[in-house]
Amino acid sequence: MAFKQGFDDFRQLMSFMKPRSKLYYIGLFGNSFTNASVPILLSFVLRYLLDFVVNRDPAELYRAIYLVCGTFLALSILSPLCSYAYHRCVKLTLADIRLQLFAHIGQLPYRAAESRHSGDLISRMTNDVQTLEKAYTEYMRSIILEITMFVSSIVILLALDWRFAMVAVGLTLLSAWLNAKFAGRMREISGRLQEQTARFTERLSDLLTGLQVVKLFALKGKVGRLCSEASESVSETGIKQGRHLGLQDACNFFIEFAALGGMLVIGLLMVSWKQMELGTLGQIVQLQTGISAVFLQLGSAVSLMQNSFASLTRIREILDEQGEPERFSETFAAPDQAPIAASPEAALEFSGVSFGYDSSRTVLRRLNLTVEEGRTTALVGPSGGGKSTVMKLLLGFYPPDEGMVTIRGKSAGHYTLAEIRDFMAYVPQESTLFHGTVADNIRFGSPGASMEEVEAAAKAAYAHSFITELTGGYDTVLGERGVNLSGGQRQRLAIARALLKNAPILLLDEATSALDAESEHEVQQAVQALMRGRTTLVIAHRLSTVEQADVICVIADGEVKEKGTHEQLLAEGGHYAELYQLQFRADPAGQPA
Ligand SMILES: Nc1ncnc2c1ncn2[C@@H]1O[C@H](COP(=O)(O)OP(=O)(O)OP(=O)(O)O)[C@@H](O)[C@H]1O
Repeated sequence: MAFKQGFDDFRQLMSFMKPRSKLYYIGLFGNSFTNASVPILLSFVLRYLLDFVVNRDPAELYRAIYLVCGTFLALSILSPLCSYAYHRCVKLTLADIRLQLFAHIGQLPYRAAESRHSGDLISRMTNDVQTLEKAYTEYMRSIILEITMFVSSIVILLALDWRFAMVAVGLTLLSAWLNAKFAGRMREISGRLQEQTARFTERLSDLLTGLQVVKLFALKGKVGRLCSEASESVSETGIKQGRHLGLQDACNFFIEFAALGGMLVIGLLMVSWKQMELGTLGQIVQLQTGISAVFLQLGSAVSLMQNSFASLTRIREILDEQGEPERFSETFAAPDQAPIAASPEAALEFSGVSFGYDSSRTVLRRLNLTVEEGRTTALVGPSGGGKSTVMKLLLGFYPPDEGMVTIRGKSAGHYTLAEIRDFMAYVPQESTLFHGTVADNIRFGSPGASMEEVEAAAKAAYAHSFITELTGGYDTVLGERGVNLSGGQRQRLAIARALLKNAPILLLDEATSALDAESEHEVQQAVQALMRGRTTLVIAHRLSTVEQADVICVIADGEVKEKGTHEQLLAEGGHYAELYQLQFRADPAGQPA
């Protein structure tokens, strides 16, 4: 079972090497064979020298000299060349794995990506990938080298004295059985160690992303404690791993010395009984030293390889996860639901859509919502009512559980997810900026856009003037998540990006509540520019910002509770009027005349 698992792991490890496996194997075997040949050749050198000492035959001395020169040449030319070849293959393969992981994480369904901590994914892409390097280099080389040395030593031993060869084979089988037992346990410890390393990266990532909150609420002690607990469990398991390796080494040492000592005593007795030449005994002892090293090196290489296999499992877990489908189904009608028909004049439509993030709780309940072409529809309502969820469904982050989402008269399932996202420009509450220049960040909206187009978008988004005031202008490199810009500036860059995308449908999750009055005014102007001539669905947190909307929908408990213009809804005196009065009392200055 353990062997089968080991073989499967090995096959998977090598599958990443496929595009360059020939060069890798040539380099690895070449390097291992060259290094394995040294002790074998030296055993012959020892034998010739001892024979020369006993028999005084100069031919024996010359043989020894030729062999030493040949060994030196092989080691100094072949070994480095082969080493370079396989190390190059390994570095390229690790880069491939990182890229594969990166691309696959980008393709994971939103639900799958959301359910994992970013620290865990980072740990898999860094620690786990790095752990594979040793498997491809050190451990593989050690395994091949030791097996080569073992086989060639046994063949020569057989030629010299079959009885010694049989003893060596027997002891090796005993050592293999013992080491397989250790490897099984090592696999378990290594898996735990990688998991704990990932937990530590998660805590670290929490600390860095939440640094402001940590400082503000004096959470350094609490977060630091969580980090140190995670770090302690990593080191505890690391120590356990070390103890396990030490015990394994002790067993292997015992076999090694028992074998060597036994052979030496018996060999010396045979020499004294004239049943063996001294040179032959010297060579046997030299070969047995190599075989003994096999117990030790091979055992620990196989054990340490379990570390890499545990990492491989974690990498495969991500790569084997099903990616996002190209498109969702056309309809998700419930059995008791009448067939759904899309209204052709609607830009966006939800017909009887139900949805829950998990089966235990329904967030949207047979929701019906129409966003008409070229008009602005605002979603308002209490926190947790389902407004953002509506947008997530529109953007194809999740499929509905029931009902149908329609885009421009056709079911969303009619389009690929990429087409749906092409139709829409989305400005979230928290603008995401990437490391890169200001221009690059705006250009994400349309990667082929010229500098003039980027500037035009920035001007329309009321961002041009603050950009030109930055020391590098459009070439200013933004810090992580745009930390060197204010909230309003980040928002305007996101709006410029959306303008550049020039998509027919605009989804806007309003963020003006977090901005000061001056920034809000500028962002509002930018938003107005963005909305012009577009079908817009806007989530409004401040009702004063959506009074001009063509239709306002109040969403609460996953349903549209009210629908109409600002005046109509005020006149109705329902939820909207109540919310409006609440906000008016809280912020009379925000109330337009
Ligand atoms: N990823 C998620 N996993 C599980 N539940 C979620 C997730 N996102 C949102 N929810 C839950 O779904 C419900 C609706 O959330 P949603 O974000 O759509 O509300 P909202 O009306 O946009 O609220 P707000 O105005 O505060 O942004 C909430 O109860 C929320 O806890």
